[in-house]
Amino acid sequence: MTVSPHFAFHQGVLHAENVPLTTLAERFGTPLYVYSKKALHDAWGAYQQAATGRNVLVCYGMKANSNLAVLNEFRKLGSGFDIVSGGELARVLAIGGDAGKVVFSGVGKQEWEMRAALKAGVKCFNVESEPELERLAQVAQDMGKVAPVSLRVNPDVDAQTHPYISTGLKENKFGIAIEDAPGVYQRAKQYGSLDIVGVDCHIGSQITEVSPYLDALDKLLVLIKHLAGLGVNIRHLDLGGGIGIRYTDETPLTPKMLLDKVFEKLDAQGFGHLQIVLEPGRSLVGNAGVLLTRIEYLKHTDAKNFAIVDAAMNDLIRPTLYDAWHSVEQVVTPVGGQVQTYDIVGPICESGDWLARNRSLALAQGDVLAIMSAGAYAFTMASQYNTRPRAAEVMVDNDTVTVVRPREKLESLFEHEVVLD
Ligand SMILES: Cc1ncc(COP(=O)(O)O)c(C=O)c1O
Ligand SMILES: N[C@@H](CCCC[NH3+])C(=O)O
Repeated sequence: MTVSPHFAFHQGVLHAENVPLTTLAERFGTPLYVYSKKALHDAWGAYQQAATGRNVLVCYGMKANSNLAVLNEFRKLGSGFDIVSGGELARVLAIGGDAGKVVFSGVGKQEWEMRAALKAGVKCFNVESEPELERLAQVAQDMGKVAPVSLRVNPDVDAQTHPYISTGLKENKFGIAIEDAPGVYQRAKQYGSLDIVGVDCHIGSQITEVSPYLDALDKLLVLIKHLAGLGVNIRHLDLGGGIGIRYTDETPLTPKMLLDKVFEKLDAQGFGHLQIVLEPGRSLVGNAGVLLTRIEYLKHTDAKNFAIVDAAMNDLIRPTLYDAWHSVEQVVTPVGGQVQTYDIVGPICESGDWLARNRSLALAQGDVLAIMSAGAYAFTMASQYNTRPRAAEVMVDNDTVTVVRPREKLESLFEHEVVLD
């Protein structure tokens, strides 16, 4: 993404909604994550519009951005949540979220997490292996509860995305191989403490084409028909796999493109009654955020030009982890200045500490840059490496700004550590 309706230039200055990013950098310092509330609402609106008249539950994949203010916007809009840990469940409960709209995914659910989810009353557990099924049945039985269960089926479909974020291939750790699923469902049926409610799959992230979803859906519908013959009746189908966003020049599918095709298939095959659950993360928040950073130094070597900024891989790991592209905008459009090719790098002592490479920009020391598309998998993947406090997060709503998480204080980074005599 370069600029969007929510992050646009007015008189040479990049704004978040109606607030100049220069003002935010001055007022709150850098690095700084800036979110647009309207962008969150508009992204949600695209799903809501696509689902009109159909039985669809959108469970926000909160791993993308789990700030309570972000979660609460989606809660108010009617979203459910896709969680992958007891910690994420605690966040949902902290904002008064409805556990009945929570699906619990993840390959490594621990007993305490199962207990917490059963106590809260989640919509379902997306079970990813037989040992997990057994553990869940036992935990539920011990608590005198019945656990609602979907099996996360691995459909062996290529989502045509980065290998690190593809999840629905045989070699990925996720889910139960589709050919094994009927047997596991039959086992699940035998437990009085389990209630089979659905079928789940998740094929990957940053998906830009509709075809991988349809390939997965075809396989799941064959499975659901087969299960009906075994007396296992499914109430919902969770079609996980994240719609991609525009980082540069991608033209990803839209929620409407996806849901129109999905319902066409479901109706044609007599499955129009099934509830569809979606678990979007990135497409709801990715382009609703930017990361502001200030240039500390420009450094010119024989080999390269570096812009050394105050944000680093600990604030945004995606470039170095996935070789991901994030657009870089100068918050104030430069007048004149020499355009040169720069690597934008952070202060961390790793050669992999870069945010962008080979960008043609006319930079000056002290300039503020906006690393675009930083609403998803930026803060949630941030660390404190090199004893760097995690940056503050602010939410812009029209011309109002709220700090939704203050910058961490240095002392808080080591306040629980113990010095031995
Ligand atoms: C189980 C599950 N649900 C939801 C998501 C969110 O996906 P995305 O951010 O691609 O929409 C992911 C991440 O890929 C996931 O693994
Ligand atoms: N964290 C990844 C996506 C993984 C999604 C979780 N299954 C990213 O930044 O693109």
